[in-house]
Amino acid sequence: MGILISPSILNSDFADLRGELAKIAGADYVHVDVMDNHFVPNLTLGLPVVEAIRGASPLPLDAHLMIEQPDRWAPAYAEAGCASVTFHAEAAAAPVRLARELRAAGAKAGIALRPATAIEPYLDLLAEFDMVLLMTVEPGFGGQAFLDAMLPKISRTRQAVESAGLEVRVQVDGGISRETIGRAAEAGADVFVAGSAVYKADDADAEIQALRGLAEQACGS
Ligand SMILES: O=C(CO)[C@H](O)[C@H](O)COP(=O)(O)O
Ligand SMILES: [Co+2]
Repeated sequence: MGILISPSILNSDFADLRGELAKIAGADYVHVDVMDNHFVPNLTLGLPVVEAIRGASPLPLDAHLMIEQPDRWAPAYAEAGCASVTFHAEAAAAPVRLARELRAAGAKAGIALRPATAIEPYLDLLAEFDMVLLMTVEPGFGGQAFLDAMLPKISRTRQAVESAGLEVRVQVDGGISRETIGRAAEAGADVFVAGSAVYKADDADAEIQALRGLAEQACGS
């Protein structure tokens, strides 16, 4: 299905979001980290800012909801025009019902797992989702080190998707850089969130293309 790069604006300059969004014009998505200070110990932004970002960038939005009660809040992100809405399995009361609601609202539905959450209970439900987001750091902050211990989970998820004949994306989020993206791609990830790697680079767009090239090289596409 091809490699997708989804830069996270978490560590960008929030005082100049329009300028920060313009730097990543060559990306496939804008990854927007919504944190509520309950599901994770950090507070970022919510619907009004997501709506503003949608108006300020032509790129599709990839919303990563690190919030309690996603069953109650996630559909509004689909209605606000996010192309993809991902909620955490640990927080959702009824993940299948919520995924169906997101799809009915016209968004792709993603399910995210913290590093310590196993993928196995969700393997029979893969057809209900467009994407599985495997966290490769503890959610809450940018700039953390990639957890190599997540590589087998990425492989098991990819194998399950393939053996079921599904077209479910496997997204990795946290610590993705030139140093780590190849390992994640080899393991089977095909959507890569990169925050600090992109926004710390002198040329964000060149960094996106470098990451894309390394991922393509690693998975032979
Ligand atoms: O979901 C996240 C944190 O919870 C962010 O998307 C992620 O950490 C991106 O930042 P970086 O590439 O710097 O790790
Ligand atoms: Co994220």
